[in-house]
Amino acid sequence: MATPRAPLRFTEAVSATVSESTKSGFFFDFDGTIAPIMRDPAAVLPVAGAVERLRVLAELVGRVAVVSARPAAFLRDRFADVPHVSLFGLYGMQSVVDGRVRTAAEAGAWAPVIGRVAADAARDLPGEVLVEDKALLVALHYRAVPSLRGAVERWASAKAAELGLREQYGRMVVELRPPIECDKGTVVEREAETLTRAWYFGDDLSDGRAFDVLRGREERDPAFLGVRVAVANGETGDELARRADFTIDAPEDTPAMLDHVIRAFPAAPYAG
Ligand SMILES: O=P(O)(O)OC[C@H]1O[C@H](O[C@H]2O[C@H](CO)[C@@H](O)[C@H](O)[C@H]2O)[C@H](O)[C@@H](O)[C@@H]1O
Repeated sequence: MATPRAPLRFTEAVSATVSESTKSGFFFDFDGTIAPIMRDPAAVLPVAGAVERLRVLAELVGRVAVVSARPAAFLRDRFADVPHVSLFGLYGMQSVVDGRVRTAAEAGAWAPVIGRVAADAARDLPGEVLVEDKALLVALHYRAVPSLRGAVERWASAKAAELGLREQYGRMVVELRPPIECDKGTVVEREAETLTRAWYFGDDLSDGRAFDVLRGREERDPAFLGVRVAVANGETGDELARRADFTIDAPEDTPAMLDHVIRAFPAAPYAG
């Protein structure tokens, strides 16, 4: 049985990271973590200072990555200025390699099914539900009318059963995605394999998988330190926050927290 760890102190987490900088990594969810929550998903940009902090961190540690349910091309547009930040989109089904989007072959095979789901959703669901067709995944947003949640979830469950898709619940959204073994946890597990410290910042239910992976790695490897940071919000409930080492109140607070980390590095390029 794993021995419960004493609560991690922030200064402890930072100094452990500084002491093994090249084997440390920082992983970030996008929406709700380093970007604000807005009605229109297409209009969202990173919060002020986030891109700059990621750029600086990438000069100080072994790995910095964004791990998101957004398409990789969407991420590439927003992080074009930070080529040393790795980008993983659609829960890891896509990544950006040398500026080009790479899609897992098994995911690509589901594109026609997903296209059909997007068309069916636009036809069947009330017009207030925003159908976000992401080519390999469909997001059904009920933010405009939260009372439509039940109708959207029932429709998505029936469609998932009919077509063999997976459901992913999120902040006022249900997503239908291919049934392949790929999520934020699998991305972090693979990308943190050679690291001894890994931080994960997230706000939503799908980020729990990454938290789990860091916890599992710590239990198998006592030399490994996982640091879980939750961006608290009433929509996700407190489940993620309860499993986090540290909690912040809003995506706008992420850059300030990163400044505390960055300033601890003797080689930090700016005083914050
Ligand atoms: O993995 P993430 O980067 O956190 O992406 C999760 C979903 O984020 C977006 O939806 C959420 O943010 C929207 C914009 O603020 C908001 O309108 C929506 O209610 C949220 O659920 C994105 O649109 C989805 O495709 C992502 O799956």
